[in-house]
Amino acid sequence: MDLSLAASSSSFDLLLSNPHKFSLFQLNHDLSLKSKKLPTKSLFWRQNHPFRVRALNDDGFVLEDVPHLTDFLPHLPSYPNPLHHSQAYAIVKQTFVGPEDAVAQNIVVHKDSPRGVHFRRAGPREKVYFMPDEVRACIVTCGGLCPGINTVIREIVCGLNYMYGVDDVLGILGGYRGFYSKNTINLTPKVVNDIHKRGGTFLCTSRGGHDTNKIVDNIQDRRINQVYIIGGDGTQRGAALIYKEVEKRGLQVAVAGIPKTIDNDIAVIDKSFGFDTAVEEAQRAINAAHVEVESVENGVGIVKLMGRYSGFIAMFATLASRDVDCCLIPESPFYLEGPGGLFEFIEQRIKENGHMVIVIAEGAGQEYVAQDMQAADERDASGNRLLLDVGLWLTQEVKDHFTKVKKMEINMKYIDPTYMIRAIPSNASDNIYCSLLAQSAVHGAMAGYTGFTVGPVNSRHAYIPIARVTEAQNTVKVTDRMWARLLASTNQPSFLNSNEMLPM
Ligand SMILES: Nc1ncnc2c1ncn2[C@@H]1O[C@H](COP(=O)(O)OP(=O)(O)OP(=O)(O)O)[C@@H](O)[C@H]1O
Ligand SMILES: O=P(O)(O)OC[C@H]1O[C@](O)(CO)[C@@H](O)[C@@H]1O
Ligand SMILES: [Mg+2]
Repeated sequence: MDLSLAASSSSFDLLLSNPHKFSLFQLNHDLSLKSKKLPTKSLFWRQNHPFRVRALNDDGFVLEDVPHLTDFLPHLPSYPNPLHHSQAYAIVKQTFVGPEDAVAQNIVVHKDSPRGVHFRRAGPREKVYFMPDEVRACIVTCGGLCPGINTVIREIVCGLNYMYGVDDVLGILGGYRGFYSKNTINLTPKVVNDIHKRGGTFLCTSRGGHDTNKIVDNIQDRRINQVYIIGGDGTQRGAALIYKEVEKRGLQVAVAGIPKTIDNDIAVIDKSFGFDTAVEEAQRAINAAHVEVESVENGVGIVKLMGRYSGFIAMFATLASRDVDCCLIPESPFYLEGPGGLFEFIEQRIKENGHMVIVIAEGAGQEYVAQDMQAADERDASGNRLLLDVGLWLTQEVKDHFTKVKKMEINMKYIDPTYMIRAIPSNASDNIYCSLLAQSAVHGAMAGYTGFTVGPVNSRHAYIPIARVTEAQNTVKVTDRMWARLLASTNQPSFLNSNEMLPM
């Protein structure tokens, strides 16, 4: 709960707020409190909060807003949006997004509940805060690969050029460190024309190497005034620091984050780009495992898929395939031995069907592998924990159990398609999604918004404060219906007898 005070001659106004509700009271000199109606369209900034929250009226409507360049450069001139004269938008009924348009975070509501949290709707605005020929934009890609990065790069370059007449776009090579250690390349619609057909990132990427001061020095030295940053949760944290430093230095630089993660672990947004493509590609590995194990006696297939802390790829690939008997994810602890354990389930499925397929997310069961291997806690250059190979570990455990304990021959097939599901070009629907993300980012930066991440919230693209997408990771909620749907489809154990787990 936050508290703000506004003094008047005879009383204080007291504003109490939590994420969902603002209440206004009059605090009189005799310390009595009187509830007051919030003036419609009043504006309150929440104190001590990483992003700006404002209440527009008293029905519980909350806008979690993104910064604007005029917050720290109040005299910045604005210009009519060139889209006023765009042929493409000529017959569009409402070309520009209104200043009061917002996207609701929750669309399933109770009749009498407060209207809740909203984000600014993405899209073109009546006014822009950059003259097209003054814009020098740059694009950088950081973190792991993901299908669709090249489409986003292409569409930022083309969107800036075709919609706003901007022709000065620089590619920063090799992630954040590229700002201060590498030369840039010029990106034109011609240069990026075909890149969406390739996997990977045309600009290359890296982990580690984020040095805020060096990066902003470089932005300043190169006279860059729009920065498009494509990357996951770590990258977005870095983007927030860049925006803060830009604000501190009072630079007219818009910082726009485009969320990228194969793991779908970014909060607030519906889904990250490339995720559908990855799930589709994972089907090929699962199919192969299934074909292999149903062609032999006592076949057990294990497919390891990506997912560091979030098991979305494994969960959706399992749900899509219907050939998977058991899906193991980091969010749902499992155990091997005893009643309700994995070994018992494998035995039962082999007896019933002669074969079975397990999909395991790479982040599942890490504690067991660490215990067996006595491995050190190793980290990558960005500080992410390096995972141990749970697929190989499980393969060995299952083999040992059936041959040594059960004296039963099994035919084990282990498939590890890890990088294959993310090093491919995006599919058709991800390509469309990437184009929308890129165009929304371009509209936002041209309109002077900064320190924002763009993404779909309940299918509508919105500008979300960066802190909002980095404060927590998106994980599979095993208490939600989706996980129950998976359990109902595989009929696997829920492993809820966690007191039977392997010794920790
Ligand atoms: N807390 C942070 N502050 C500043 N920069 C960060 C922070 N965390 C990560 N970064 C920088 O962001 C970049 C990418 O981070 P990271 O390797 O964690 O990947 P990511 O963006 O989370 O993507 P993914 O995990 O999906 O591959 C790196 O250059 C790293 O230095
Ligand atoms: O490219 P690297 O550093 O091997 O990263 C692999 C990790 O990146 C991710 O794909 C996230 O981007 C994780 O699923 C995986 O653990
Ligand atoms: Mg990450």
